[in-house]
Amino acid sequence: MTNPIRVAVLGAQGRMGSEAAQAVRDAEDMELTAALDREDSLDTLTATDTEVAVDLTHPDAVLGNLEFCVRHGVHAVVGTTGWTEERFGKLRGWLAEKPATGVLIAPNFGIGAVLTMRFAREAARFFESVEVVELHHPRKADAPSGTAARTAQLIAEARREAGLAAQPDATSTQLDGARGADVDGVPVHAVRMRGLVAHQEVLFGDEGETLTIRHDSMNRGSFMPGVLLGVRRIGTAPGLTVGLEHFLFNEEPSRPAAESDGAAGTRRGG
Ligand SMILES: NC(=O)C1=CN([C@@H]2O[C@H](COP(=O)(O)OP(=O)(O)OC[C@H]3O[C@@H](n4cnc5c(N)ncnc54)[C@H](O)[C@@H]3O)[C@@H](O)[C@H]2O)C=CC1
Ligand SMILES: O=C(O)C1=N[C@H](C(=O)O)C[C@H](O)C1
Repeated sequence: MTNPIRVAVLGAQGRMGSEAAQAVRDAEDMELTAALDREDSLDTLTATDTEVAVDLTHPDAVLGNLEFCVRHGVHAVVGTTGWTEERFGKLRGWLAEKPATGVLIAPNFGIGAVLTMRFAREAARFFESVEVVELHHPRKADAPSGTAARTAQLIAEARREAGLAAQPDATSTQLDGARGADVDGVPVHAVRMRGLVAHQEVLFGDEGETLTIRHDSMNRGSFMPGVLLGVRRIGTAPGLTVGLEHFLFNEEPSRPAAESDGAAGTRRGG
């Protein structure tokens, strides 16, 4: 039998982190080396020979955690949200210096959510109008959700590739926020409500018809198969991978030129 993957969870006292730590404990091919939270030292990662760190912390904490992980050659599987181009730039810079290290940023670990993004990208070129509505529990720190932002970006890319014009919208007066956040030309609306976990609808419309793609995570167990898939695959995926779909569908992620020339390590396929 091969040695178990040595995995630490960051944010282990949180809603997601506590589930992830249990999922790692329960996985026969993994060993939980550390369950760290806010007050704990990241030096534990190196002291315990951790191979993969799972980050489920907070947008304010994730970048510092990743800087430590990458500099120490610890692969990372990241569910924490709040990613911007500037943040990706920093991460790519650290990875360029540690080309054997892999980082997966997964806006959503739910298989159904990954499929929602895939289906939405596929549908995007056929509809003049599209809006995204995400619905979450009221303790969520960021809005819109990372999943909704990523979904909107994928839709916008597909619209651009298809040469679609801007969406029709005659709004000329509005209360602030009434038309949602503009993510790359796609309106994204965020609902926060007790009783919810994580939900998203992508609404498409054209002459005489609409299409709604909806995904619901009823509990955080829904994210665990995706977390474990990320942990199993990241050790052989150097560089930056954005989106679990690359592991789920065995796809090579597209990379900016600076990465595809090997500066941050190019990836094997599946
Ligand atoms: N990609 C995905 O599928 C999912 C991603 N998320 C994201 O994961 C993140 C965490 O979500 P929840 O578990 O709901 O939040 P939470 O607030 O329940 O848990 C976060 C935990 O991180 C800890 N923490 C904060 N700073 C830390 C640091 N520097 N080092 C170690 N631990 C630290 C907090 O003390 C807390 O225990 C959020 O960004 C959320 O959007 C949540 C669900 C699914
Ligand atoms: O905070 C959450 O709960 C979730 N966060 C992720 C996001 O922002 O997309 C994933 C999922 O929606 C749950």
